[in-house]
Amino acid sequence: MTYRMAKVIVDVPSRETDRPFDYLIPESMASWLEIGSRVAVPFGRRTIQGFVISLHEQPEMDAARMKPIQEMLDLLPPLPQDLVELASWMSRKYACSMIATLQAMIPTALKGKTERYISVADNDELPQDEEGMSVLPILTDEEKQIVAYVRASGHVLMDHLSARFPAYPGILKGLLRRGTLTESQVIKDKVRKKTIKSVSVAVQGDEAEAALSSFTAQAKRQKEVLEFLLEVGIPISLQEVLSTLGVTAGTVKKLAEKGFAVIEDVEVFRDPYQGRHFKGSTPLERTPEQENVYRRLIAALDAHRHEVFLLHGVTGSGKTEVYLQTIERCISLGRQAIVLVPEISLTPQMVERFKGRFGGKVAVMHSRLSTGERYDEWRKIREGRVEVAIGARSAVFAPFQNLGLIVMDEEHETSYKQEETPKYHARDVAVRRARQHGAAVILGSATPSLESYHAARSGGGDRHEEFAPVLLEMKQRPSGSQLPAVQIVDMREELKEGNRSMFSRALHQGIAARLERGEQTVLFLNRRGYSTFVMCRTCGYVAGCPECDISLTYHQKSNNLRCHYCGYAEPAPSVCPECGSEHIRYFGTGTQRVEGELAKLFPGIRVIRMDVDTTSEKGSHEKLLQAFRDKKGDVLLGTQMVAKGLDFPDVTLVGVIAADTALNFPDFRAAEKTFQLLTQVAGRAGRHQLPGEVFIQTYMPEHYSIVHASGHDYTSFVREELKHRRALYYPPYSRLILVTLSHEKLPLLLRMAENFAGDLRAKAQRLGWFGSLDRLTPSALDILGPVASPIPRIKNRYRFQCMVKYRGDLDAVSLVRETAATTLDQLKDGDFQISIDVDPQMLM
Ligand SMILES: Nc1ncnc2c1ncn2[C@@H]1O[C@H](COP(=O)(O)OP(=O)(O)OP(=O)(O)O)[C@@H](O)[C@H]1O
Ligand SMILES: [Zn+2]
Ligand SMILES: [Zn+2]
Repeated sequence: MTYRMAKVIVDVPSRETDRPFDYLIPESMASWLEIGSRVAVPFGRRTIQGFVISLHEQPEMDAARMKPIQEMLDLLPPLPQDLVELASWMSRKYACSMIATLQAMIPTALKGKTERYISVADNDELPQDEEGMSVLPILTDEEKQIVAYVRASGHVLMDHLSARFPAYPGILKGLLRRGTLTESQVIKDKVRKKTIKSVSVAVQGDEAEAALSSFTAQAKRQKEVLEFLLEVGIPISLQEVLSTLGVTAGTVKKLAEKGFAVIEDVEVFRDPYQGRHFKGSTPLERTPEQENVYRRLIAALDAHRHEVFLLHGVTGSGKTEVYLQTIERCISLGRQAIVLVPEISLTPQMVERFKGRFGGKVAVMHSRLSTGERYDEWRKIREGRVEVAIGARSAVFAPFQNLGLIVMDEEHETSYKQEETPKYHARDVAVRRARQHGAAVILGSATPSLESYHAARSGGGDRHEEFAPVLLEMKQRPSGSQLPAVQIVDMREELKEGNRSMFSRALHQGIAARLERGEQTVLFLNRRGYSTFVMCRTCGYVAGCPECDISLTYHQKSNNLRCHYCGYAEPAPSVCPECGSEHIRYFGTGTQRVEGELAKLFPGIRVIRMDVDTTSEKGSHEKLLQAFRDKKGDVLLGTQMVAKGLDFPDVTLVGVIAADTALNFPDFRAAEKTFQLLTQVAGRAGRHQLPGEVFIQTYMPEHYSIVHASGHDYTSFVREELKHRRALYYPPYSRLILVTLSHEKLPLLLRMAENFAGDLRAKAQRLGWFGSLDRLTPSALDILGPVASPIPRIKNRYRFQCMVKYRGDLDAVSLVRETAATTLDQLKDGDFQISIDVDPQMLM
């Protein structure tokens, strides 16, 4: 079938252009273009980038009035068709533009001007059979001709290749799809491809014989090189020639000068884990609990059935081992797997476990990788060179063709929600994507989110849920080790007894005992509520940002004050700007203060501090953890980062400095987050032979989140928390949409916010969404606000918000989106903005 017209989503971020535009498909592109192809199209007077979202046989309007697609930017479309479908679902669900969702799915490297090159893929990157041998595809004569040409040229500019073989686009495409040839892109200024010097032989058959007999006795080494090259038959890295034969580069150069060999720069994949050795691992014998869970999981896989599982397993219960074995099954069925982990637990330890089990079949997608590295990892997935992708949130878009399984570890983590547009939640996207592929989903956690847990318990009967996971549980640790004993320490009592230190006496003694025994301690501090600010002790003045309504943060290194929202900076004052007092105090970050105190109390103590300051450099996070593992530190001190997934045998003490700092936040999830954190942190102690001990210091010792965390009692916590949620109709007993309106002029903004809320209310009224429907839900939809946002001003823009609370089976998103559009139209002012956050996680 030949297509003559394509619908294209153009890369213009405006409301007016958020729809497909029609373009003619030039003859030369007809057999190349696919849904998901990235193209350059004329738009107004410019040429811009766009994505093909559908193909049509006949133009819908007069072809003479339509413009043709100018250029095709990739050979294989960067987005397989299922992702294009997913994008349109996302744009509806999260009320954002189609182009924003499409852009979120492709690597940054593809966002610039590109040049495309074709080269022959390395053998070890070809698909492998069971014994690990490369499967050399059987080529037709035409294919051989192209491959030979490409091989001889090293890497060929695509335009050059298609000019040379104009009749073969289909064949070329097949070779790319099967991984015989590989496509790479040079993005001007953004990513430069990495090259190595490669040597290949330039003579064949009789010519080669003649060449071999032409060498004089002095040129013995050159002859050796030529013999070697003929034997190898494919281009080989210069380095390898030198090290194998023990010759110098000069020898090879001479050979090239004689025209017998060619030396050239060849592009290689960047491997962020190059040179790192991963200790191989084999599947462990499953415990009875693991066995039950595993059976249930592979039943879905084997049946090619879309099913969602919530794996609730206590810390250290062997969830990761279950993931590994289920993935292995998935791969053996010829399908691929995605593993999602929160960014901060994408530690070397985690990567090691997957690389150790699956070796080169794993691509890692990490935000700390360079643009080029990320692009190369992505390409391995797109070209079918790997079977497993592990990464943070956005790895849910890994362009696998035949997805069998998506694992989401620590499914309760808030970092799965993207806070910028598109404001998606990776959990919902994962479920949706798995459904498209008939794939299974495992949501794993020791402390599942209330939404997932409730959905599993109610079997999706609560009409707020989009899916109902099957609950699987693991309550024991395979090591037989017990969950550590947790003690709550009431800091009010400490103060009464005259202890003003941030360490209780119990924790103090605990650390001292560990130092003596050569064991290790993890100290945890909740980052929230501990920002560093400057306060005058005389008049109470707090340094704030002149553009945002938020206090400035003190940065010790540069000795200045900075705003985290707009980047404003000023030098730190030495006297109070209000009253002139010298008693102006800098409150260092929580971690810095704890570090200082530790040094005072335990002279000579070796503290490894892990926070935003010490981990800003690439790889520093890993280095610090490795140092701790090598026992170069007595104490690992940090924020959220130390709470996740770490598994160190000699850690026998965990201390939480102040457990309740987040409890007073105006966030209905405050108790849930506190419980999750405490449970995770407590799970770090005594995971191996040595028994563990945990101290939780708090000013609110009777708070249920703290009490139940200390008892490792998820079920009781959930029961109590659900009561609170139900009383206030918060999720999981409703769904939320947070609408934030902003403008520089306060009175105008206020009026527009009132208009918006009024309009929305009227529309909902007409649909009959107001008024009590049953006793449990007072109203199917409720609009709270407008009120000033918790941060009422950012970058000189005032902010007002409305919270829409609604019954999950209503399409409130469309209503809000429509209303926002009308409101924006009322004020034709580019400065006026309305942002819509569906299922918000951050209410600040
Ligand atoms: N079947 C098994 N037999 C023996 N040891 C096992 C088994 N399964 C897992 N383990 C070991 O138990 C420890 C904890 O397992 P794992 O890290 O998989 O648990 P987890 O539930 O993912 O932990 P967390 O949620 O705390 O990160 C690891 O050291 C792992 O090697
Ligand atoms: Zn003052
Ligand atoms: Zn600011």
